[in-house]
Amino acid sequence: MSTIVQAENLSRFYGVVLGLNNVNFRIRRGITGLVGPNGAGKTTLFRLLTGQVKPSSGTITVFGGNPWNNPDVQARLAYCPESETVPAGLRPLEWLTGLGMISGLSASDATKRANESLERVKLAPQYWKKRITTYSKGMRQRVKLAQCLMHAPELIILDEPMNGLDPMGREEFSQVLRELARDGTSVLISSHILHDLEALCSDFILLRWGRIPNAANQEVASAETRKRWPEATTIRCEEPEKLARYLFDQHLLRGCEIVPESDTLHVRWRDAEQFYAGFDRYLLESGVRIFEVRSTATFLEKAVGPGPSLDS
Ligand SMILES: Nc1ncnc2c1ncn2[C@@H]1O[C@H](COP(=O)(O)OP(=O)(O)OP(=O)(O)O)[C@@H](O)[C@H]1O
Repeated sequence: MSTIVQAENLSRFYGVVLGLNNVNFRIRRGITGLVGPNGAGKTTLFRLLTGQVKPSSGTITVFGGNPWNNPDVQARLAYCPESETVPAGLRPLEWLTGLGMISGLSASDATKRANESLERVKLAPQYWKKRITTYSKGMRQRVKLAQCLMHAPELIILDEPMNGLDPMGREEFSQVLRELARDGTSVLISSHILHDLEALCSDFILLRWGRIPNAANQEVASAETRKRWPEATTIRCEEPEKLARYLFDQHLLRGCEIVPESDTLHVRWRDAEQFYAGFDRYLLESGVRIFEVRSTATFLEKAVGPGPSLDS
């Protein structure tokens, strides 16, 4: 896969405050996850990528060019910040059409492009002419993404686009991104929801205190080296002891811990592959009523390590 972004000895300081400190990385086509605790330097990296700030030292190239003050490079990018950017009183179809026209498209071309963008993000057409004020968080995120797609960028940069979405909403949003990547649009996405990112991304950049932690973590971050299934799982259920006994009898457990007051069982697998290959059968056969199954101790969590407020 070809490299679209390359950073060499890249640093950005804000006065004496360290934003990004001497990092080297490359981003290939596809979907890349950007992971790090608060203050790790993710937004700084986005600003450098999109040419909003200049490196203090080192270089960053995007599609082979320097993004700073370079409209040719910037035209090939789209940036979707974490904050709400779409005026709530507007309707998405007219909003996107208006933006297209401001950018120089004719009214009919702008409407066509707006339709295509809203279709791509799978926003149901009955909402296209409704006010964004009436939208759920997930629908607003889709409008933001549709706005990014209006100029058919080659790389979309998304800052925490899944914040506040429920698991179903996150999966649907992920599916939209997979389809974009399949059709040739690369994605760089930051998220604190690490297992979603693991399922979505083929590559990762791990940041911590403005640095990329170490060579070992970079190795962990490559998709080829990571394990497919989490080694640990948290299961909330009606009878955690009965479930633990059943899983033990199936020779699935390496270890477990029961938290009776929250009806929770923390499990470490002998062979996670074996459990996940037949998890529906195992859980049914156990005869225990299951409320929630959540993966824990993902490779990303281990790689990034505990941070000031790294949620998972
Ligand atoms: N404009 C600025 N002026 C001074 N310091 C800044 C500025 N922008 C960022 N910083 C500092 O640079 C460091 C990295 O911040 P950055 O916003 O890039 O991190 P982040 O990973 O995006 O954090 P978060 O997840 O909280 O958004 C922090 O210590 C931050 O305080």
